[in-house]
Amino acid sequence: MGRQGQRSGASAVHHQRQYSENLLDASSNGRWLQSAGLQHLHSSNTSLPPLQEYGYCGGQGSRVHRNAPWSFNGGSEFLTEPSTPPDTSQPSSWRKNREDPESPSGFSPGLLDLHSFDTELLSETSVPRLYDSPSLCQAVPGKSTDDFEPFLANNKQTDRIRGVPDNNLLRSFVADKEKASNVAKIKVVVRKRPLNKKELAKNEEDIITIEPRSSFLTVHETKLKVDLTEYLEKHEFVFDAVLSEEVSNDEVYRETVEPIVPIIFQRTKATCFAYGQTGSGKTYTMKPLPLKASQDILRLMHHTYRTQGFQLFVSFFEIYGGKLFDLLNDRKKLCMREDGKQQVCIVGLQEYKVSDVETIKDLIEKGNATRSTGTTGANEESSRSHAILQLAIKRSAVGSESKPPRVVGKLSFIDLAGSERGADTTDNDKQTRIEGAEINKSLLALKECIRALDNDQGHIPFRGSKLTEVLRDSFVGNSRTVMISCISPNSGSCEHTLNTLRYADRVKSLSKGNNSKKDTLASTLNLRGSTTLPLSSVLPPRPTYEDDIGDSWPEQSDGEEIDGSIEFEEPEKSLSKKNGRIEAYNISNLEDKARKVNGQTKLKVPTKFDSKSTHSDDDLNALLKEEEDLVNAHRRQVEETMDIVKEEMNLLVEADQPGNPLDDYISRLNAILSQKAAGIVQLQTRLAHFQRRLKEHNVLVSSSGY
Ligand SMILES: Nc1ncnc2c1ncn2[C@@H]1O[C@H](COP(=O)(O)OP(=O)(O)OP(=O)(O)O)[C@@H](O)[C@H]1O
Repeated sequence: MGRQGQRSGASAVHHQRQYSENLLDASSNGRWLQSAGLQHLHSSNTSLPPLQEYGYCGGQGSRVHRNAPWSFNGGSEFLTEPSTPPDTSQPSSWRKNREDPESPSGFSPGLLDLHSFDTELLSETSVPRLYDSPSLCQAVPGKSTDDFEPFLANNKQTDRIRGVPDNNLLRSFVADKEKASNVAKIKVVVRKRPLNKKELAKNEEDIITIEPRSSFLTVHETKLKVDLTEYLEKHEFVFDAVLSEEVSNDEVYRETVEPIVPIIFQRTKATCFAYGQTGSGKTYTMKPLPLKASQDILRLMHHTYRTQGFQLFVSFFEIYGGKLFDLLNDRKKLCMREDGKQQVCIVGLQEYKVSDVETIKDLIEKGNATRSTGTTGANEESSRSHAILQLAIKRSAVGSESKPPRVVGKLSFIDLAGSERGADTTDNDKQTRIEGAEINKSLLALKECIRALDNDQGHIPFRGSKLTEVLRDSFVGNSRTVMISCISPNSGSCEHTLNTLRYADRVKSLSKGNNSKKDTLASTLNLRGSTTLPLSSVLPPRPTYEDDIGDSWPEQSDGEEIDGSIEFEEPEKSLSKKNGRIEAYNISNLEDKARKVNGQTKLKVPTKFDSKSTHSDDDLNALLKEEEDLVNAHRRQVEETMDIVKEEMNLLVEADQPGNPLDDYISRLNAILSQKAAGIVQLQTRLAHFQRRLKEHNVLVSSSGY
């Protein structure tokens, strides 16, 4: 029985009801399933078992996994086993090994999923329903953008044969499009684990109550008044879904990953990850997901898309101490590079082409056995690295079958290392504490990326950590993310739990996109680099500050007369600089053009001399504007960094004892701050320089009589 019931009469001093803006109704399950075309699964009376419960039959229809075959749609191609029923009858107490039969022994250690979707691509393509019958799926296959035209043509033909009018096909196509575009960019799900033996032995209370099948969750925090009497503070939260300790891993999969599996065939990158305190159940939650997803992917590949030539590749690596190691290749050290298109490549990473679930299972187990683990105060077998398992769908272009296949979509599962506060690490050794600091840093960076992603910001701060750098291509475009926040129910974890829930809530509540426009320019000008479109490919490069620092201004063409005034074309110079600068200047170039179109910079200067002089002036104005933008961008960076540092400091402050090994880390953060501050001073000096020059030019222009 939940604590809420027991304490309903207690004074609720503080209410913290936090609503996720994506909440549409009391049952987010329905919404998500609906958005993925799986709404029929939401009903408890559904006649179809969940997808992951089908034994997968290989491409030839010859493979059967597990016993208890179940015939689907009258066909022999699908066989399944009975589903794991939701364990709703059990009391809310610790039940070791009560979970679905695959875990923990049947699957390798857990993985956190970060799934992202590309709605642009989705909107162009049909998203098949996982439960479509094979014949239906074949008749209406989803296709990637490349195949869009033939896809429609093929389906028209098929539907004619089946006697379905063409407009029905189109209608369902449009419906699928709508569903796909309705998928939220970020889905935040909370999972509560049961009390464990240790907690029960200590008579710890379960302080989390969850309304059955709802998205509401309450944390009952015990607090002390000044007179030392206890009182309860209630913190209420609402998320896209809240999963109680009764919920099985099968249900977690259905709620989180299953709806997004079909979309990765539509050139979508999806990422799913679990976040939470050490020992809160991240690994337990993530463990079965990749295998279940692989099962579904293979089913789609071998049935729905069997003629499409899709291939599935698996890779598995970890990030430990800021370095990458291949978990499927004896922990070989890997390095990460960016190619010309700013795509992150992990050089040397082994990718395995797979076509059956057993092979994937073996690979996952192998990788997990190789993973770095350690012991923390809260978890004896704590994940000390971020493990990233990627399922990539690839395909060779038509006519280029001999060439390596190209990635169509990707599903990344990330089993994050446990987040912990400094206080948890006091009984740990130096190594563990340094690991903890590194882990916290990457988790903060991850949060920043998710926020930027959901706000449609032009700049995603993926360089904040190795983790986010590696995930860069999952953050760009209209990607989608599923975050599973894992929480421990015991009173001793209350503060952690509240932190986790606030983190989750922040990720969700910042999804308003209010500041996207405002942020885009500043972000694009970010000196650290950004994921913005390569504007240099669209616009001619402009001279950089360094190139223009001399007094000789390049010759420019005469302006074109419009409405009696002279409108000058932007000079097209070919001085190229580093990406950041070129992008910055190009942005200004765009802005200048926009201003000119609005007539704001039209100057009535009839003579050649005046024209040139004014043009110089105009350039100077443009440069000045650029410098201002740079300073603003830089200032923004510093503010962001300060936010991160402040949060980090808060995390570390409790561990701040004499000789603390984390002191180094704090100094490093301070050094970053000073560096940023120095950068601002430098830019301000440059700005002042330009302002002086502008003034001189103004004097020159006015003294010439105009
Ligand atoms: N929902 C659950 N039902 C039953 N047991 C669970 C559940 N969640 C977690 N556990 C158990 O709790 C223990 C800790 O879980 P787990 O290792 O998944 O935590 P974690 O968050 O991954 O920790 P770390 O971050 O330190 O790696 C494990 O023994 C696991 O089996």
